Amino acid sequence: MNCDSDILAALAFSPLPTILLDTQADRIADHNAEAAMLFNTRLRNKNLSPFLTSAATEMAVFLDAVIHFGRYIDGTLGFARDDGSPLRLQTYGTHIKSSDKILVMLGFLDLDAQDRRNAQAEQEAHQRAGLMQWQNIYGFFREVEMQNQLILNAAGEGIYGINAEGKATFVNRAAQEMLGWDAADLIGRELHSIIHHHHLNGELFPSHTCPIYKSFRRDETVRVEDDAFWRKDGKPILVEYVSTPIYDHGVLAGAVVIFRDVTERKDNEKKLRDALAEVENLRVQLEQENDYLLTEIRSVRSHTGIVGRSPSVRNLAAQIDLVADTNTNVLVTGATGTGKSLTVSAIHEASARRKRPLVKVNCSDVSLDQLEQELFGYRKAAFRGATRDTVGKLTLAQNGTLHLDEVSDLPKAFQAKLANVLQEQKYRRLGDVTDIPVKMTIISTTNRDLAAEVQAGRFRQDLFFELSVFPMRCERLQDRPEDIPYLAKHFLDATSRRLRLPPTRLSKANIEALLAYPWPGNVRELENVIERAAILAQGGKLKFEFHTRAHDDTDTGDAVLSDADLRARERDNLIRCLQRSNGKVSGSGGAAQLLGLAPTTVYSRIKSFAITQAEWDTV
Ligand SMILES: Nc1ncnc2c1ncn2[C@@H]1O[C@H](COP(=O)(O)OP(=O)(O)OP(=O)(O)O)[C@@H](O)[C@H]1O
Repeated sequence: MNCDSDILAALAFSPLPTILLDTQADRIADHNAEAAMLFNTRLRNKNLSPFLTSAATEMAVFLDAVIHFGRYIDGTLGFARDDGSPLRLQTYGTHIKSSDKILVMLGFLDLDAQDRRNAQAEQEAHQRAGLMQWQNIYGFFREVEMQNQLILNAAGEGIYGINAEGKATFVNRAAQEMLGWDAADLIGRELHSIIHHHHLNGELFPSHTCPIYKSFRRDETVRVEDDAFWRKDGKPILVEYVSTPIYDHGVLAGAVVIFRDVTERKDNEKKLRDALAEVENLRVQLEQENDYLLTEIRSVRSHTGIVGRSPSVRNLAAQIDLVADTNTNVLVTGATGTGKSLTVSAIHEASARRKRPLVKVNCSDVSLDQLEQELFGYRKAAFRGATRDTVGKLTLAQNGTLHLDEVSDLPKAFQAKLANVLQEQKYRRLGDVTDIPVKMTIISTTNRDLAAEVQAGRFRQDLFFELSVFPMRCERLQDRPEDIPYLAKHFLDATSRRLRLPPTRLSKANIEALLAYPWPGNVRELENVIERAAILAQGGKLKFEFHTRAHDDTDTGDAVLSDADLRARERDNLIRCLQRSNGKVSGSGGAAQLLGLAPTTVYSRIKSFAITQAEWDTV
């Protein structure tokens, strides 16, 4: 290379620190800026040897090689900076042809700097590779998140997330549809106060009692099957949900709630439960109706028809036909055994209600509690001993007939309740919360003068009016003797048929004997006398046994007895009867059988005549 302007340009533009060395003078003829920076000083016109740490001979050998080969490289020559600090250099020598001087261009590669550059490049490459990897991971997670979003949104269950403060972090599509809220309306807001603020019954639902918050506090998954969330339109939906707390590096991050709208299912469940309860109720009712009807059929065996030709029986039959066409409440009065219960059956059978039950309630000698339970029925656990739901007789008699027997004996407290039921036209089972409408006809019977009972203050007037819309009367048998032969024949035939006895006929003398007797027990007594005589006769002659003497020696003959006299005689008779039965009232040999009366009637008479044990227990 010629030492001219080309050389100087090459020197200036060389990327390496480069010097131009006059070898013979050991003088640096020129250098570029990089060389000054490398040696940390300006080098022009300075000797090279102060910067050389290798032996001068090594440098001489190197320069010879450069001059000889034109170019030479060495990595072993040592140099130092101006301040003496060593440099690790690779030296590139180029011989520059010159006419008068031996010039050599020395370029230096700073090996330390190169190492540093390499290390940095390596680090940068490493960082670049890390960034790429991070971008890949980021992309992967974005992908996963997108897929998760797709899955969350495709799920049929409502899913939402809340952070540890209870604020919504995400709400999937199903949840938005079920709740009527957009996710944008909910994200970042406290969800409990928006969708879970009240219980279904309208009570406030404080967040500290909310199971979702509990799942936070107790670090447990909570499952709730019966709760309500509130929609944007203010309507509740019944939900079941699972709340699972979520943790981020061991720190509570919030919870994920997965819920399902079970409104329809709960609705159907309730309908099913109601239907099953209804079926069960009907089953019990039917069972009880059946039981009741069986006993009724047994007890009304003889109520096949009303026998008799007397004007009062004809009148009774006409009234039965008349009243049977209506649903009017009827009051049948008359002495014991005159056919009041038979009349009730006849009205029921002739009415449109005949396919529904005729339900009898005995109102005498029963407590208020018993009557309430019997008529109204009760729910299980309404009181001690109420072990199952029971329908009352008012329910059994729905659309049928309710027979209140011995109605005058109803306890006063119950009269008030019954009057109320009839006025309100509804009642309630004991322990129940719903009312049942009353739709039935009530036929009451009594052997007392109910109007007189009202006068005496023993019977409520309002109830009397309710029950006696259509009053009827069964006359005493002694006031319609023309019926006696018909009735006697009717009972004789019926008994013979029923007990398969040889046929027996009533003689004229028999009829006369029957007509001569006063029949204090009325038709029931006649029925008993005939039945007993038929059994004893066994197809032979009928012989009657009367319990009260027809013609007593002490009788007053033709004298007319006052009502007080009659009652006194009736009382004496009852005491005698109790003496004979030794105080026994019902069953065989009891006072009721001897008198031809129902045991309940005998009990109520003992009570009304105020007969004490001392009076009959003479032993
Ligand atoms: N006219 C009649 N025809 C046929 N049987 C009758 C007649 N009257 C009453 N009987 C019969 O006499 C008996 C007593 O009648 P029932 O029980 O109806 O009287 P009651 O007035 O209701 O008596 P109590 O007040 O004591 O309850 C029954 O067996 C009934 O069938």
